[in-house]
Amino acid sequence: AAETDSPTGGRSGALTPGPAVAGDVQKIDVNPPKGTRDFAPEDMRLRNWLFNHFKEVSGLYGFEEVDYPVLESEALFTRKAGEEIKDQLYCFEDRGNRRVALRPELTPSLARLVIQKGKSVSLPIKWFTVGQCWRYERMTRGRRREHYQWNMDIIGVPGVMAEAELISSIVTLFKRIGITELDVGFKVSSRKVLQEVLNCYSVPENLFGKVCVIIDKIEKIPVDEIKKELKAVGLSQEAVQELLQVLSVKSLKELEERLGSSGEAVADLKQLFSLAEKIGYSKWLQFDASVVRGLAYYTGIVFEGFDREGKLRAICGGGRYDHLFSTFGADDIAACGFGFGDAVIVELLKEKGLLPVLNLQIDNIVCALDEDLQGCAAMVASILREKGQSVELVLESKPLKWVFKRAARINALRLVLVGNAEWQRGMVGVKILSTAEQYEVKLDDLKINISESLTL
Ligand SMILES: CC(=O)Nc1cnc2ccccc2c1
Repeated sequence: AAETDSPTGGRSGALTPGPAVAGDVQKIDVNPPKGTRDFAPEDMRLRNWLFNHFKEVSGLYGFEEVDYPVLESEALFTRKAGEEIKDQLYCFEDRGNRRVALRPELTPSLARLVIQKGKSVSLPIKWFTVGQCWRYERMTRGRRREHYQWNMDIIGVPGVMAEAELISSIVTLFKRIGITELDVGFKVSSRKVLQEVLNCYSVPENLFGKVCVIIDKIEKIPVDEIKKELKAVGLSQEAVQELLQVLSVKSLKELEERLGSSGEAVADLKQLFSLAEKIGYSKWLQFDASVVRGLAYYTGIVFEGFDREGKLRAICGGGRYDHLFSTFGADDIAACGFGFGDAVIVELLKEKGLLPVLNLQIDNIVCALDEDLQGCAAMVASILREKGQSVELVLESKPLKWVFKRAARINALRLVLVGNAEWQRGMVGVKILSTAEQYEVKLDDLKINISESLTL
């Protein structure tokens, strides 16, 4: 159905577009496209605060930053496993008649670049990025159509030390922003659990992805619907029953009793929990057989970060995907990674009262007291800037009252006044705005050691 929004998208905005203005120019809709956001300065400060933590943690773990185009060939995402991410692909045909898509996730781009780099990159590859991802949803659900994801991936390490390192990096991030294991936890399982059950019922490999995608909906749609969909892809009644039972297993011990201790699923999970113990974040983890995640390509350990109050959607999620590369026609290579969105975490920080107070901070506001001293004021500004001091230069002649108001709004530390009398004596006036103490500084001092004489 066509989008049925009012002409102005029916949303609030600074200016509610009214009748056409001068001539026939129609006033534009000042809101961003449906499902997308602007980042005004205060929003951008919070985003930069969060993304800087992402980048600093990535650096602590020795990951290198990479980036890819937001626009990718549609073929990268046309997996046939019934995933929601595929149904909501923001895809179109470009002017060159190419099928393209705004990326809904970052992992396929990573795989593409790893394959492109081939033998020229040494293993293990440890890459991270923070990138905008897109989906096209009927706005009836009013959900966002874009968000930013922090992704970390380790390529070329088959053992669960890789997953242990990835989860450790997320724990580090949480700690840095004030989140503790009392606020969030990680549900951990392995898709090898499903694999081992399906093997018992000789279900063909190619159905694995589809089955996982269906099972991932276990908490979103009625279990009868799950059963119906599983049978529709060809699973027997017994296989369906066994699958649903194994998903309700409550502990690793019980899982071992059910699957035996020789399987890889139990071995991987036991090793991961023991590593978590040694690294010191086992309080953050819990085994939960019902975690499968909704991406078809996971093959082993899967995990998701959740809020213990159960109010929010998953904060982050990830796992091992050892066969993604062969779906792109390349040799398979062991791989695992996670995605961490920029939306749910902010909701959690709000809930916990942990949003940081981030105010604009400027070292100096410089103002000429007379019209003909504008040039001198600009010179003072460049002296200060050359010394690495931030300067708000008042660009028009304004009454002092206006300058003080502006200084307060931009949170300036110092007011530097360029006045005729002082200038004649080679001086400028300086007022420390926090203490209102004021004094005169020789222009030469400004030139020579401004930072010392003016540093608080
Ligand atoms: C909570 C939220 O904004 N989720 C979200 C928003 N936009 C997306 C866009 C693409 C893929 C996943 C997405 C997920």
